[in-house]
Amino acid sequence: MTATVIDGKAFAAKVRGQVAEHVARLKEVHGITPGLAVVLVGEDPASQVYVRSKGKMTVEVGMASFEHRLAIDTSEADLLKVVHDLNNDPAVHGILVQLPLPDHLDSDLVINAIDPAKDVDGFHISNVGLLGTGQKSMVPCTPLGSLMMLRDHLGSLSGKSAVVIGRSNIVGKPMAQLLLNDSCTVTIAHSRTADLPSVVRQADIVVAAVGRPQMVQGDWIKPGATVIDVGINRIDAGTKDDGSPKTRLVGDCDYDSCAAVAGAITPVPGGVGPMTIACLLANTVTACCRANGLAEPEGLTA
Ligand SMILES: NC(=O)C1=CN([C@@H]2O[C@H](COP(=O)(O)OP(=O)(O)OC[C@H]3O[C@@H](n4cnc5c(N)ncnc54)[C@H](OP(=O)(O)O)[C@@H]3O)[C@@H](O)[C@H]2O)C=CC1
Ligand SMILES: Nc1nc(=O)c2c([nH]1)NC[C@@H]1CN(c3ccc(C(=O)N[C@@H](CCC(=O)O)C(=O)O)cc3)C=[N+]21
Ligand SMILES: [Mg+2]
Repeated sequence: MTATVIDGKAFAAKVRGQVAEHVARLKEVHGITPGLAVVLVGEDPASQVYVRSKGKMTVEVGMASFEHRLAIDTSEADLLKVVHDLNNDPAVHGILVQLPLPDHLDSDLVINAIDPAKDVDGFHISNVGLLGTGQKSMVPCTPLGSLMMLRDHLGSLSGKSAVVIGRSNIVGKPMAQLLLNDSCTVTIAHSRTADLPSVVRQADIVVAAVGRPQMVQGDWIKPGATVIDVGINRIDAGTKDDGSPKTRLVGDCDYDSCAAVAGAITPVPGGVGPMTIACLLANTVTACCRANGLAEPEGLTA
């Protein structure tokens, strides 16, 4: 069997098209332009890539993009001041503080200082609690994008067995919560899980969010399973013609061996990554509609 490749890049373009339509209507009918602010502290290279393409796509869908690039030694008080100002800025409907933050900053404190209504990452404790109790919330972008692809490919997820590898607050835990809300039977695996391959082998749905390049092997995958590879890992790939080092992006799954067994799989790049950004834009429109008491876009929330 060769897996169907789930084209996250194309899916994300479609989602951004829907977002752009909503933005156009908000402007025309209501005179409102949704705005997204991204705060980046320091110069984490992975974050920079993400912030760049995010800013470009925010403008492409017709929204206002605000970027706050702060020095790596920014104090907690100064960062909190930036967050408070954005909370109080009526042109800003979504706020994202890029993670990881430098070690001297308490990321829980900073994230929980964001107005939950503007927390388009869905990381604020209020949004985590709302999601966990099945109430309307802002849903984390990477899990939301992954869920959209799963529903699109499989239809109903009800009764399926899902294994999420990774238990971070930003990917693994909210992903498991969303799958549970869709009535999957959910297992969360992590670094202490005993015999991970046989746990993964039970799953109709595998979501890999580990941060270990190409860790998940094809012989861990139940034939026909749907594999969502969240991992973004930059690895060495020899040298360029001029002798300088070359790198490439790989996921947490060993793509070739997994694709030989799975029913469907997301590639890296071109899978979950583009969907994450599309969902960030979708969440910003949703936040803007809620802030103005307007009907929310359909199909763009969980
Ligand atoms: N595509 C996208 O848009 C995004 C991609 N990512 C990528 O997703 C991946 C995960 O990110 P994130 O959740 O932030 O990572 P974290 O490092 O926060 O969490 C990784 C998780 O994987 C678990 N883990 C580590 N090693 C193993 C192992 N050998 N076996 C089983 N479990 C293991 C850890 O377990 P334990 O808790 O026990 O330590 C932890 O729960 C990364 O590659 C990241 O770059 C992240 C965000 C967005
Ligand atoms: N507060 C916060 N929210 C986040 O959502 C967040 C964050 N911090 N910190 C960093 C991680 C990482 N992340 C990515 C999103 C998109 C791609 C993406 O679009 N990747 C492209 C490839 C890009 C390339 O070529 O390098 C792809 O997979 O096709 C990657 C990584 C969001 N994150
Ligand atoms: Mg992390």
